[in-house]
Order: sequence, then C-alpha cells, then structure tokens
Amino acid sequence: MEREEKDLMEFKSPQCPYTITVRRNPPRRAKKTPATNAPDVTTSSSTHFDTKDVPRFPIEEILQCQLPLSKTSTSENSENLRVFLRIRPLDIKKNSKKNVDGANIARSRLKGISPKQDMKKKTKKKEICLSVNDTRSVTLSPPQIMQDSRRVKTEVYDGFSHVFGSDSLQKEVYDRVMDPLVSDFIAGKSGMLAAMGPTGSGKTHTVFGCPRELGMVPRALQKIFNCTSNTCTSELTRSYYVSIFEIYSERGKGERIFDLSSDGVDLCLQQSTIKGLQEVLVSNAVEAEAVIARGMLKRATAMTNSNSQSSRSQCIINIRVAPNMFDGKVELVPNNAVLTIVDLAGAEREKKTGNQGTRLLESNFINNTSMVFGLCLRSLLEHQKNPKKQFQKHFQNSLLTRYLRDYLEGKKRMTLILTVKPGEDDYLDTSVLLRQAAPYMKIKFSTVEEPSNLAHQKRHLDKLPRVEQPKRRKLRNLDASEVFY
Ligand SMILES: Nc1ncnc2c1ncn2[C@@H]1O[C@H](COP(=O)(O)OP(=O)(O)OP(=O)(O)O)[C@@H](O)[C@H]1O
Repeated sequence: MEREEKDLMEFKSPQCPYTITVRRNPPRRAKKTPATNAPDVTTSSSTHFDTKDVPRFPIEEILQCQLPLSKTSTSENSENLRVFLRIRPLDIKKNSKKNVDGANIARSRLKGISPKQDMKKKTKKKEICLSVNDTRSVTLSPPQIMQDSRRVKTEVYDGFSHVFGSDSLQKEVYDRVMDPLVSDFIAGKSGMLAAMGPTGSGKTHTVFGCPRELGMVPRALQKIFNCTSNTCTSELTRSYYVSIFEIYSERGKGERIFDLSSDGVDLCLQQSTIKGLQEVLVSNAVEAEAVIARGMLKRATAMTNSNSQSSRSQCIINIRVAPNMFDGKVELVPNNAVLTIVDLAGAEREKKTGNQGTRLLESNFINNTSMVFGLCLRSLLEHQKNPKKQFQKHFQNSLLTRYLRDYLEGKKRMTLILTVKPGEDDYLDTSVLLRQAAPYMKIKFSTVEEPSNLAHQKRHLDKLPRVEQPKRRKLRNLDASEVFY
C-alpha cells in the first residue's frame, strides 16, 4: 500500500481547489475487497446504496483547471542540442574530370576499353545509400551485398533539426544553422558550431566555403559587421577580435596547439584558456576574413585517397566581442561573448583511405580526438538521462575537448552539423556517424549565460556532480581502423 502511494504524484495548484492524483504506472486490476459492511458501489443494483450520500466528484472543474507545469518539465532555461545533417553531392564536378586523366586512362587501356566507356561504367555503378525522407529524416540503406551477407537492415534516422540534401546551397545552411548563433552572439551570448563527419564529406566546405559559395564563417562575419555598422549596435561601444588556431599531432608525438594568425607559434592550454593566443582586433568583415584566410593557408592539410586537400588538424576560430570604454563607461548590454566555429578533422578508416606512415599517425590522432569528442557528448547525455550516473570526465583526454569543456558539459549553447557522403561506398562511414550522433539530439543545453562569458576564467565546479576522477584512458594506442566520429 505504501509503495502504491509513493507511485502517485500529487500536484497542488493554487488555482485548483482539488488535489489531482496522477498515476505513473498503469493501473493494476484491483483485488476484490473483502466483504465488509460498507456498501458496494460497483454492484449498486444488488444493494440499497443511495448515490445521493456520496459527495459529487467534480471532474468537470478539475479538467478545466490550469495545472502549473512542474519545474522539470519547463524548458525555460534549457533547450535541445540542434543537430543538422548535410549530404554532400555524390559527384563533385571538378573531380569527375580529373578521374578521366592520368592513371585512369592507363587503367582503362589495360582493360582494353576506352576511358570514356570505363567512366560510364563507373558512374552507372554508383548508387546512393542515403535518401532524404523529409526535412527532418533520412533513410540509410546498406548496399545489396551487405544486405545479403550480413543481414544489415535499412534504418531511418529521424528528428534532425533539418536535413540538407545534396543540392542545398550554403545560404540555406547559413540561414538555418548559423544565423541563430550569430544573432545570439550579437545579443551577447556565446555559442559554438562544430562540423563533424567522415573525411571528404564537406566539413571544411560548409565552414569556410569557396569564393563562389561562401561558407558559415565569412557569412557570419558579414552579418556581424553589417549589423554593427547599421542599426543593431554602436561601433563606438564594441570591439571585435578574431583568433584562429589548430590542434595537431606531428607524427603522433602528442598534441600541440599552433596559433595560425601569427607565425605558427606553439601554445599551451591552461584550464580552457590558451596562453599567448593572439587575438587580432578587426574593424570590418574584410579584415576579419583576411586574418582567417591567412591562417587557413598555414593549416595542416595533405592529399589522401579520400580527399585531395584533407584537413590533418582540428581548426578553431573565435570571434570575440568586447565592450569599449566610452566616456569612461562600459556598455551595459551583456558582452564579451565568443562565437566559436570548429572544423574537426574527418575520421578515417584505415582500410578505406589506405593511409600509411605520417598520414596513418595523423589518422590515429584525428580518430582519437573524434572519439573523445563523441564520448563527452554521450556521457553528457547519459548523465542528463540519469543524474545518479557519474559524469565521466572524458574531456580530459584531448586538448580539443579540454578547450571546449563548457560546451561539452552543456553549459553553453552548441550546434552540430553532421556532413556525410551519400554513395554506396560511404555506407559504413555514414552508418557509424548517424548511429553515434543521432542520440545527441536529446542533449539539453543551458540557455542562461554565465555572468562572465569567458567562463574559462571562472569555473563553477559546484554545478556539476562531484565524481571521482576516472582513470586516464590510454588513447594513444588506438588503431586507426577503429573509427568514432
Ligand atoms: N556541398 C558541397 N557542394 C559542393 N562541393 C562540396 C560540397 N561538400 C564538399 N564539397 C567538395 O568536396 C571536397 C571535400 O570536401 P571537404 O574538404 O570540405 O571535406 P572535409 O569533410 O573537410 O574533409 P577532411 O575531413 O578530410 O578535411 C572538396 O573539394 C569540396 O569542395
């Protein structure tokens, strides 16, 4: 009996004079009451029970009452992590021409067919494994051989904030993904966009774009400075600073941070702050883009079998707004917000890329970081689902996650854009990424900004459950073939 009482939740509303009992568990069939002198209501026909004696149950009034929402169900101070999916076009035009050249011509001749016929054969063969169902869901179908041999099933992934098909334009992506973060940033809130996905799936293209199709970073800068020079804020009261750096592991010898805005200075991380990182004061979008473009020229990239210009490092860009002293007063609006954009290096499967030597060592580092990033988000989700579960401090295992700690602990708003290739050959990469990242949509983020936006300067450890320090995992020896995006 006591237990049954515990299973019931009671809400007492000031507007509602009655107590409402909500049963959490489905009602059990009641046991037959032992015979007493009390009249049996259910079998009233067989008794002389007069219904007038029973106080009337005011069901109509109760239904009309407005129940106050319980604290846990209101999402005033939190919102779900927004996870977007972008599908890259199957064939990139500039590559298709390249394929007819050089080695391919020789290969076709060996087969005794013309290169054009060979190309036709190849394009015919190319099937897609990922199709868009609607703006929020996709269907992933394994190639026929896998369906027959391994009984792999077709899966539907639903609930994305938006799915961008292979014909999507950068502007569409910006409007849905980046613009809300930029608007918040202008209003004084920090935020982060992280692009993740397998190698060659279009992360760098989405983040930076090309001169004809500008990516998220240049579009964000244009909006920030247009807004500043027009109506939103006064130029006199704000200054903008840009910094760009990469985290890279040279030949697998530990992670290092390089400042890309100066001459590749080697930096160190101290409690989520990068000591000595140069912030360049910029007064317009052109200046800011120039700083980033110069930095990108220094970024570690290399040619691999999957991408002619594959990123070999994690690249982070920060745009920071700071209040100016104006007539001895500081602007009163919340300020010092940071907009962070992260272009992760794409996870690689050794079997597919065929990487060797330096490239293979880089793959180990890239896959490790992606794995730790994923573990942080999974741990956050599990902790939010069940607060009794220990919050694992996976962020300690890589420089990137240590730097992004506030985001990975759900204290600041973050948006994820997953990029994938839709080809049959890409099935495994796409499947691993979607399986891993689909649950992240349930992660909640705090929408309340900490008093100082530079939260790394002041850490509120008491907000987190106290957990024992987990043993550091040996991540260095991870096989490059173990992919975790
Ligand atoms: N949506 C797109 N439209 C047109 N071209 C694209 C698109 N996405 C990617 N590409 C092209 O595909 C190629 C690979 O893209 P990109 O370098 O951005 O991949 P990545 O995910 O950053 O790879 P990595 O992790 O290896 O650096 C580039 O030539 C890029 O221009």
